[in-house]
Amino acid sequence: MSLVAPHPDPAEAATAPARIRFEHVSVDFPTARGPMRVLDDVSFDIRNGEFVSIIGPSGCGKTTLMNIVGGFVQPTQGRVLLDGKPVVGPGPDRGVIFQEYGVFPWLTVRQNIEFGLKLSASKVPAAQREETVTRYMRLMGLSDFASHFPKHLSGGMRQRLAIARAYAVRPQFLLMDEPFGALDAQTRSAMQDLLLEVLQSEGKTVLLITHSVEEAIYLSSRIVVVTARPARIRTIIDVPFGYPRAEAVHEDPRFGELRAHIRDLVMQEYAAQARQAVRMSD
Ligand SMILES: Nc1ncnc2c1ncn2[C@@H]1O[C@H](COP(=O)(O)OP(=O)(O)OP(=O)(O)O)[C@@H](O)[C@H]1O
Repeated sequence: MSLVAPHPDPAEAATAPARIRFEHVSVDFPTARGPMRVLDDVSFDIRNGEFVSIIGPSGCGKTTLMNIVGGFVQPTQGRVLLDGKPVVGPGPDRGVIFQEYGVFPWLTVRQNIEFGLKLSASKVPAAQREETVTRYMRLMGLSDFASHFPKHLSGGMRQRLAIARAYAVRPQFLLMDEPFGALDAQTRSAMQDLLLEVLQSEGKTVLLITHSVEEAIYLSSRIVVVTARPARIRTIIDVPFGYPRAEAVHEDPRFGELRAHIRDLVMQEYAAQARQAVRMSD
């Protein structure tokens, strides 16, 4: 499997093969009032080396969308294909970072990062394992805490550990659900830049869920704006900046225009969600 860095030119990405394909995906969850539709007829492709962010109102179905790719939730209708094959369950090809602290409390920092590398599918030799663990502890500012257990770390450190664990196994796909949401602004910005660096050196296909319009624009090659629940695709926006990307992109007038446009769309969906809530309470 060749590793491809994010495409510098969005037009080039447009011709790359689909790695993740949503085909008419709908999900209903059972509730006391009957089935609740959370995703409705979602179809789109994420191509090789693309970085796609999903943005939409809280509770609309974004995590569910990611969980289908992760193999944790089965669609009620439609399917998700990974390299042409339907997803049947989780796998080491997909590194998943959840909103809060996906770490094992009974393992130390070092052991947590080492965990995935020891799984037979990764087949990482011991010396290389050691080097990788040391590298990610350093990158995440965790070197002094190698023997600490997660309960002795701050919330932000635990999240950095979760991120280190996911990056260390070098998955082809990164599935990230608000990975930086609980971090302070400075750490969040450092983590965004580190992610861009990792992608530049290793190349991955990324699906990111975020509530931050700025984060989505700064990191992504495309942004999928979804509607209030049930989540449908409202629009898909090509981000007009190539990679490598630097902080200066925030100052580009197109950044501001895009931010205003996407904020407007998301606010419209929050308004639709509020109208739905009023109708349901009538
Ligand atoms: N396994 C489940 N069973 C029943 N209902 C579920 C399940 N998972 C999620 N839901 C419901 O589906 C809806 C969408 O949830 P989801 O977590 O996908 O939304 P979200 O857009 O990621 O939310 P947020 O932005 O707040 O993280 C919510 O009402 C949630 O309570």
